This record gives sequence, C-alpha cells and structure tokens, in this order.
Amino acid sequence: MKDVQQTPDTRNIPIDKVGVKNIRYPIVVMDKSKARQHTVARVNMYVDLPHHFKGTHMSRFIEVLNLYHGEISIESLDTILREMKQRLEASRAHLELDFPYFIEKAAPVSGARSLMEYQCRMIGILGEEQDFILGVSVPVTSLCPCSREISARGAHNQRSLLSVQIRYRGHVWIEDLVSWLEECASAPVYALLKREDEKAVTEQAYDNPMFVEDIVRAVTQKLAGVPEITWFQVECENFESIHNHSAYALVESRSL
Ligand SMILES: Nc1nc2c(ncn2[C@@H]2O[C@H](COP(=O)(O)OP(=O)(O)OP(=O)(O)O)[C@@H](O)[C@H]2O)c(=O)[nH]1
Repeated sequence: MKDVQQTPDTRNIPIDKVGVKNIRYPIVVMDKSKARQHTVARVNMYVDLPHHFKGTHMSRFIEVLNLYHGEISIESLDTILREMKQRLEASRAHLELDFPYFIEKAAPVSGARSLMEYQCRMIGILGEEQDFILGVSVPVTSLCPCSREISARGAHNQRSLLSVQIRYRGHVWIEDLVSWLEECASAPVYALLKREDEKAVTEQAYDNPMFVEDIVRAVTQKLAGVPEITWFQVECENFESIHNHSAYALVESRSL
C-alpha cells in the first residue's frame, strides 16, 4: 500500500505541532490521601514535522498511548514523550492531559464531608530540553470591597474561577495547590454545606472582600513563597452578579 504520509512536500514549511486532539483516555493521578486516583483525561498529543514530509503518522500516537494503558500518570509523562519522539521520528513531542480530580472536603462548621471536583491540566514537552507544567482551576467566592463599602445592605458576591499553571522542582501535590488558592479568595466553595456552614462562609466572604486584582495578588504572594515553584501564571475570572460580563486579572511570575 502506498504510504502517502511519507511522500515529499515541496512548500518548505515545517509544522510546529501536528497530531491528535481530544482523545478520552483513562489515567491515574497520585493522590495525597489515597495514593492513586483513577480519572478520565482529554488527551492532546503533538509532534513537530520537518518541511519535507507530507504528513505525520497519526496512528502511532494512539499506539504509544495504548502502550501505557492504565499507567498514564505524571511519572510516566517523560517516558511517553520519549516514545512519541522516537516512534514519530520527531525532534519535539508535546502531550496535554486535561482531567477532573476529586478532593474530599469538610464543611467549616458541621464537618460534613463531600467531594469537590477540580479541573486539572498537565502539559509535558520534550525537545532538546524537557518542560512540564501543572495547572489547576479552583472555583471560589469573591465579594466586592467597593460594593460592601458603598451599599447600605449587603455586597455583591459571586463564584469566581481561579486558575494557575506552575513549573516546579521536586513534588507539588494538587491538594496543596488547591488549598493555597482557596486561602486567597473571599471564601472557598464547597459541594455540601449545612445551614451553620452557610452562615459561616457567607460571613467569611463579607469579612474578606476582594477585587479580582486582590485575588491574583494574594496568590502571587502565596506562590512566590513556595520554594518548589519556579514559575507560575495565575488568572482569575469573577462571574459578576451585577454585570453581564466577567472581571478578569492575570499575573505571570516572569513579569514580577
Ligand atoms: N497525516 C495525516 N493522516 C491522517 C489525517 N487524517 C486522517 N489520517 C489518517 O491516519 C491514518 C494512519 O496513518 P499512519 O499512522 O501513517 O498509518 P500506517 O501507515 O498504517 O502506520 P505506520 O506504518 O506506522 O506508518 C491514515 O489512514 C491517514 O489517512 C491527516 O490530516 N493527516
């Protein structure tokens, strides 16, 4: 059978990333309390392609993934990237995993336990050097300091999405990253609250008013003090309850 992918292309245009996107695949993540958590990721796999080839070999990406069936974890990313580079004869391999991760939380007063879902992301890149980024998005509550100051009653407050990406050395637990972020908002968000908890988190948010800028600055101060973290980017989106748009802020540690 003719191998069309191998035929030459004469346009002299190398491709930075080519591959397969949006594969649903089971993965395993190290869990601080239970050692291993099974979840399902959306996987993107890319390599670079030299200018002289018409196409990459799409089937080989899935073959590589299947080699690590049930064993895909942060620890195996490096091996998978090496295998991608080798099987696809590429100089650069890129792997992205987006997955839900569940952490059990206790409500602040009743102690009622419930599972919270956090969307996480791992990006591994292997060229001449290796790069690894861990990301997590944490829903939180923000309460507007301006509204609290000027209003005779109450203050507008909303759910916000606080997202960070980090590069680090050694090990950083997703659980720790989540709790550092939750400390930086007006109040955390829970899956289960009884009435006494609801009173506590409402008052906690009122006592901790924060603009979107306050939240990203608080996270910046927090992460800058964690010795394992070598780079980070933090963004926050407040889904404003008094506007039909969001308030947004971003800090990248490089720009500090
Ligand atoms: N490169 C490329 N392949 C595509 C695309 N869309 C579908 N394919 C198909 O992906 C299939 C798998 O390609 P390969 O991995 O080269 O398959 P193969 O030649 O049987 O496998 P190897 O012998 O390992 O190279 C082919 O049938 C392609 O037609 C595309 O946009 N680009």
